[in-house]
Amino acid sequence: MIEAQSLTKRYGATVAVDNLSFEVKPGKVTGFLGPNGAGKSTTMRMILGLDTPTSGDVRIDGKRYRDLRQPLTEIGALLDAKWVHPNRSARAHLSWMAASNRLPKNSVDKVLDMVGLTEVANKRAGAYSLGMSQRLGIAGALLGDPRILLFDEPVNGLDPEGIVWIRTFMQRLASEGRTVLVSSHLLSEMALTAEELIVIGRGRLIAQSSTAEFVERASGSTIKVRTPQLDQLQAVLQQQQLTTRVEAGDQDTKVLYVDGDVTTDQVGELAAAQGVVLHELTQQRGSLEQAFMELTGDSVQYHAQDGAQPAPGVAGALGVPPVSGVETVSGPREDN
Ligand SMILES: Nc1ncnc2c1ncn2[C@@H]1O[C@H](COP(=O)(O)OP(=O)(O)OP(=O)(O)O)[C@@H](O)[C@H]1O
Repeated sequence: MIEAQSLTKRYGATVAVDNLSFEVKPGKVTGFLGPNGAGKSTTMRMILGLDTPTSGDVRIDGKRYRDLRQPLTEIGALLDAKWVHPNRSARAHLSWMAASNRLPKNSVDKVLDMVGLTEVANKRAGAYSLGMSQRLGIAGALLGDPRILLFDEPVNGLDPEGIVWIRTFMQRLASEGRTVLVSSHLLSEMALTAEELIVIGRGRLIAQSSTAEFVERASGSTIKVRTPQLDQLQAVLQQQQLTTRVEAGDQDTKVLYVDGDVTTDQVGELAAAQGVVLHELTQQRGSLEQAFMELTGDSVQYHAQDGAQPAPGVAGALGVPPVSGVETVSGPREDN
């Protein structure tokens, strides 16, 4: 279990994490979701004692990271898969980690096997593909057989096969009763991976709920109806206090949309009760990413390389005013 209490981190004038409280429970994958610059990596670094909170507190099974006697046996993390020395083999890298953390030698073979790197374990890590590097990073996180695992954007840049492998692997770790926190800026990816979500924007908590609930809320639902008796059906639905709108369809036809908390079953039954003929009755969901951007819209931060223009399709498309005081997140980080 990870518990954050009013966690805040400031870098000069930038508030990277703002009064953030959440719980990450064991036995499920929890997605840590937010647009770029939302404060996910900073929060993870504070959990791992790599950054000191300006105020607030974060505990791992009730303890601060610095008070853990053998940290790798309690919490493992993959923050950046490419930090391994390129001339070292996976086996050498993991053996060094095991020795310096007083972990048993056989833990190396065990984790290499778990992540499927046994056959290439003696090759230099610099020659690994991104997918293999991610596996090596995961092997390092698992070396002490910890109950708690953190993965920072583990699927970034991976091909579909690599994404599925990591997703399945994380779910397996959670099914073993471990606490798994994984960050991402893609709701569509988290919808497939995580059972629970902690959603942040500009360092602040936007939501903590089950993924199903969040997706339901985020994507909203609209029912599309095509009928030759449009006016009649619209009147019936409006009598039921349902919100309707009529839009032009193909070839001079009109389409009726019903918004809000209503199912196709209900609309179909209301139509049948009035003898209204239906040509189409379908539920339509908005794009998940679009809905997510709307929820986090005023908290979107973007990189400054493009001359501080909002990324296409993000802030701009949503009519979000440009954010002042844009910071880049590239380059070396300094803790203060
Ligand atoms: N060491 C640092 N010094 C100054 N500002 C920082 C530092 N680390 C992070 N920040 C700023 O804190 C904010 C949160 O950054 P963070 O990297 O935690 O976000 P993120 O959600 O992980 O985003 P990304 O996915 O783009 O890495 C950003 O405004 C970033 O520029």
